[in-house]
Amino acid sequence: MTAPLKHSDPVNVDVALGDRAYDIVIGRGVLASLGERVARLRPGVRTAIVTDRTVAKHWLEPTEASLASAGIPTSRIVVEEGEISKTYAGLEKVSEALIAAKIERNDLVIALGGGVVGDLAGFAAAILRRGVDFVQVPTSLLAQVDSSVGGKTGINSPQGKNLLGAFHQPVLVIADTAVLDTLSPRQFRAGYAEVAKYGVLGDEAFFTWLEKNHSDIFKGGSAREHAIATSCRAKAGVVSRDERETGERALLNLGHTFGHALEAATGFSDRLFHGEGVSIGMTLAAQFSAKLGMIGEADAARVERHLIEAGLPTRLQDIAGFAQEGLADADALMALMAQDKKVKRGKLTFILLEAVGRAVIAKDVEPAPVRDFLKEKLAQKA
Ligand SMILES: NC(=O)c1ccc[n+]([C@@H]2O[C@H](COP(=O)([O-])OP(=O)(O)OC[C@H]3O[C@@H](n4cnc5c(N)ncnc54)[C@H](O)[C@@H]3O)[C@@H](O)[C@H]2O)c1
Ligand SMILES: O=C(O)C(=O)C[C@@H](O)[C@H](O)[C@H](O)COP(=O)(O)O
Ligand SMILES: [Zn+2]
Repeated sequence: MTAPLKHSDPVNVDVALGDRAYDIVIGRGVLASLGERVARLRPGVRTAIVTDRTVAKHWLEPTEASLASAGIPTSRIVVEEGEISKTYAGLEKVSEALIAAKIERNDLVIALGGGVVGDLAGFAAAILRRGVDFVQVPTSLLAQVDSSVGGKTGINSPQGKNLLGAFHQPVLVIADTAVLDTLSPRQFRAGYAEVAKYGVLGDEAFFTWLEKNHSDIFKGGSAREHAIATSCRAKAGVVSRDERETGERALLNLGHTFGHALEAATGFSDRLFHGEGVSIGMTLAAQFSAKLGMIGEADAARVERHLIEAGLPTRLQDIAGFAQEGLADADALMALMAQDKKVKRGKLTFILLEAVGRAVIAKDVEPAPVRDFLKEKLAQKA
């Protein structure tokens, strides 16, 4: 485990994808360098910034100012915050606005926001005039450690998460850790689930470091930058080896088969943010691995304990409104999981654990033990 970096050192992580390689620039204050970096990358470019209302309030002006200071023309497209925008309607709004702004093939779309804006704007860029490049300026912890990197873009269908989309890599990622200071504590915690995911799936030393230092990440400073850079390095490595998820990349889906089904079951609403679904899903994946005898109960308990310490939900009963409204039953959750993109010839694929820090891809998982496991979990007392 390398020593945490000093606050003031911006870090560059390279996503090595040949002629589509790009930099992730991480550090406090790096948003101010956006204009200069874009001008260097694309002299003479015009841009459209896609953002949401909350992010616009805090960060649109500094973003526009940086681009203006480099002489880059901008227009702005502001959507509603939350999953409500990661929809057909949201895509239509952004696409029509990009066309109205006359964004041409050589121009750039700039996604300024969390994972919702990144996925939505990235997908709109992927299909606009059959493909316009885009820059990610992630403003949530989740977006800085995960969604801004790797080129998965898309929207939800009422039938499931991210069911429409494209692989479309950004040409640059600017992750300014100072913008996280305006993020709500609940959203910060939700993003932290994806940070913990990198430890659980492939880096036991990082997980141990997180167990000791997670509260410093929430406070800010060098621990936050270290956690973001470590997560981005992990994701960049996987993506550069398996861009289109034909193998290893599926490991990044740890906790998501359960998590996405829970997000769909709660209507992609504020009852359960994506990161919270990942936290519950990752706990379930660890417990299911223990049930299959792949890890010990103590390992599963270790994963859950850390997520609880970070303030995250880990049980189905933790989902808002569970006591009043309940949740889909086990069969309904199984039906939602059947739409998972890892399903092959109707058979479920799960990411399970062989150890804390070592995830594996389990193909052809029989539905019966999963259904029984879910029934057990749904029956637990609140
Ligand atoms: N493409 C990928 O690889 C990938 C990876 C992980 C998650 N995702 C997707 O990302 C989405 C979740 O992303 P998210 O958690 O960032 O949600 P989000 O984009 O909805 O942002 C969370 C909330 O925080 C607000 N916000 C964002 N940055 C802020 C800031 N700096 N200050 C104040 N408020 C701020 C937003 O307005 C929003 O209300 C999900 O749709 C998920 O499917 C995609
Ligand atoms: O980048 C990936 O690959 C991931 O799986 C990262 C996940 O955190 C992310 O939520 C992703 O959008 C899920 O992908 P999906 O293919 O299951 O929609
Ligand atoms: Zn995720």
